[in-house]
Amino acid sequence: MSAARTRLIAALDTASYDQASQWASMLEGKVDAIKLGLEFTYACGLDAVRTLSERHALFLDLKLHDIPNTVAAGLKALAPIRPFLTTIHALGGPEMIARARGALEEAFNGGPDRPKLLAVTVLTSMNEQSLTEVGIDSTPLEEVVRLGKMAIQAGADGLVCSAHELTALREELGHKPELIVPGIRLVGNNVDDQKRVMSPTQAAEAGADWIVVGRPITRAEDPAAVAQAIQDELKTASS
Ligand SMILES: O=c1ccn([C@@H]2O[C@H](COP(=O)(O)O)[C@@H](O)[C@H]2O)c(=O)[nH]1
Repeated sequence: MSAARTRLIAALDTASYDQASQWASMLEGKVDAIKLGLEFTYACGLDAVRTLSERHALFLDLKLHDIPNTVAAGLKALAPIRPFLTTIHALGGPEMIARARGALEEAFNGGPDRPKLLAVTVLTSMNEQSLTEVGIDSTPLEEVVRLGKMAIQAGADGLVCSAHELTALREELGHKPELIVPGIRLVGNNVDDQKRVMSPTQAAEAGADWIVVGRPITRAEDPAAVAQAIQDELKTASS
């Protein structure tokens, strides 16, 4: 059983402001936060992101990956939106991660309300074969642990990983880093681009702080009912 309750983030991946806003309203009280990513931000713009962030706890998932100066400047520019979580790619390396953390500290004057910086380790859509295809000769587990240790040492507050790596990451890094887990699938609906998947219960029992669920909620006939069912599962797993 996990120590604290695992919380639920709904990924609102859409190019329509009205659709995202409707989902966010219908999921209010059923999810702990919403996540907006590349599709919504590129299609609707940062003003639309800001508007939703004024009404809902926001994880802004733009997965920045560039030279350290550019990533730091990008995060500074995003700071007024005040997400509580935001992402960079761990593969950007320790200097990029340290500069990113420094930029957030500076933008919030070192205060406690700054967004937590998450390093994306190995995308949950990748498996061992996908890693080989990009020239990485390790298993996803080895690569996630390697990148995760480096990223936390460099200043990340937490990691994005799959549920398969949670136990190993907790053994290496303890309970302090926030571990955020997408690639969550409910029984019978895992035929898509996600490769390293697990159920909400499995992720909660392995120690996820947050799970991120997109299509299983947004493509459901009744998104609020699915979100409630996931919350019930999480509550049982942590009781
Ligand atoms: O490794 C990663 C990092 C981020 N994501 C994001 O999470 C959601 C998952 O959505 P589903 O529809 O439940 O697959 C999506 O916004 C991804 O960009 C991820 O899946 N894996």
